[in-house]
Amino acid sequence: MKTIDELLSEGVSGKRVFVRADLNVPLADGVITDDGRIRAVLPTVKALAEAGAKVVVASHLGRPKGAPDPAFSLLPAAERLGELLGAPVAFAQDTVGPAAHEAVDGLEPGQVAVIENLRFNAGETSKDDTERGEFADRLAALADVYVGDGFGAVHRKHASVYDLPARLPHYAGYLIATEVGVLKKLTDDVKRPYVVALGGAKVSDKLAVIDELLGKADRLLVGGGMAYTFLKAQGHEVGISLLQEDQIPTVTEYLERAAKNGVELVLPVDVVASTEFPDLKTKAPTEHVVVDADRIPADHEGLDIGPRTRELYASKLADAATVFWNGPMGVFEHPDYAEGTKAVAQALVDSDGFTVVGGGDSAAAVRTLGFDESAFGHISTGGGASLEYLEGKTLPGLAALED
Ligand SMILES: Nc1ncnc2c1ncn2[C@@H]1O[C@H](COP(=O)(O)OP(=O)(O)O)[C@@H](O)[C@H]1O
Ligand SMILES: O=C(OP(=O)(O)O)[C@H](O)COP(=O)(O)O
Repeated sequence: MKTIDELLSEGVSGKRVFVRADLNVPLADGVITDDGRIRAVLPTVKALAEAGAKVVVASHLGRPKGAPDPAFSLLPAAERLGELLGAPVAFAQDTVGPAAHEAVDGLEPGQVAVIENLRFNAGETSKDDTERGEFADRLAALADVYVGDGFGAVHRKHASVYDLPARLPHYAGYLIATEVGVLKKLTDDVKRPYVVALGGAKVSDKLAVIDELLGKADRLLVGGGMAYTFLKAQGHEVGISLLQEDQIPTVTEYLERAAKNGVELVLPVDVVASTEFPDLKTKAPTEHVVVDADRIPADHEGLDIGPRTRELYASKLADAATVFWNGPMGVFEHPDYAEGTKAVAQALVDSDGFTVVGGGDSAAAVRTLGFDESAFGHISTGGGASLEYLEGKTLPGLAALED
């Protein structure tokens, strides 16, 4: 894999360099609540700009449906990037159309432009190679060189991640190099006990990862939205909690295999539940109850792990030599459901082991809940990406940078 340092030594002055970043930051009412992912790509953008490149930054944000949707505009991220760089950043209101070309054509060496959300175009995420390729061709027309630095999206076989680097000279940015360097430590020679904690809301994506983790981790702690499919598989009612009904047979097999392999698969023993999802904007106090995990009322949804589970998980993390954690334990954005995530974060802070937190929301949770980033071994910008890396999978966005 060629790195950005090689590109810089070859010279980039006056060249249009396309930086595929992951600026998929959490937003509340259009305001960025955590800018960690923007900060993470700064070294790459700065180095290129200082070397006189015309820097074209691109990213997805959220999961719009292949068409423009103002709720998912990258404009707030572009503005924040400008503030962090301390320099104006041009923003194009389309991705590969006239506005993008105008913004890129208007760049002087050392200047930066951000193009609109890549996922406003259906070609970005298409499963059809031709459709993706056509979109990649249009992206390629905006640049002379490609730098991959969106670590959080390298597990996606998307046009800007996978197809575009095949069309341009390509290099890995500083963030990707750092992330891969740290995660390698968890695959090459992991110190045991190795404990993995999984939560969050992208349940269908991340359940598959457990298949591989059952052969690698000593202990697996399951919380967040992921827990309820397991509880249901054990025969418990989960009310209106997040549930991946079609995955119940898979999860049942995981439970059996964990028992057979001697892997501790630990599930919540109690949960904090409510009849409605909290308002994350007003953060108005909610009615909620703590119930045993096998007693979730039919009209309630589990929104956090309960106090006994917090203690249990902290005890299961206490002797870990290595911890990987992805996915908040509850809806941490609301104070009524943040305690589970806080407890797991605190257990990592207290740990003497090597601790890695991965994922856009998990990293944001750690910071917004007031933890000091330096108390963790590594905070990765990618959740799904780091999990799939740990699985040993070939990640499309890394493979594309290889040759
Ligand atoms: N029990 C739950 N029910 C619904 N959503 C949940 C639950 N627990 C956590 N979440 C949500 O999961 C989201 C983060 O999930 P995910 O994107 O998978 O994590 P990451 O970005 O760290 O990889 C948060 O916005 C949080 O509110
Ligand atoms: O937020 C992300 O992943 P993560 O939640 O697993 O950290 C990445 O930006 C990828 O987004 P996607 O899961 O919509 O492809």
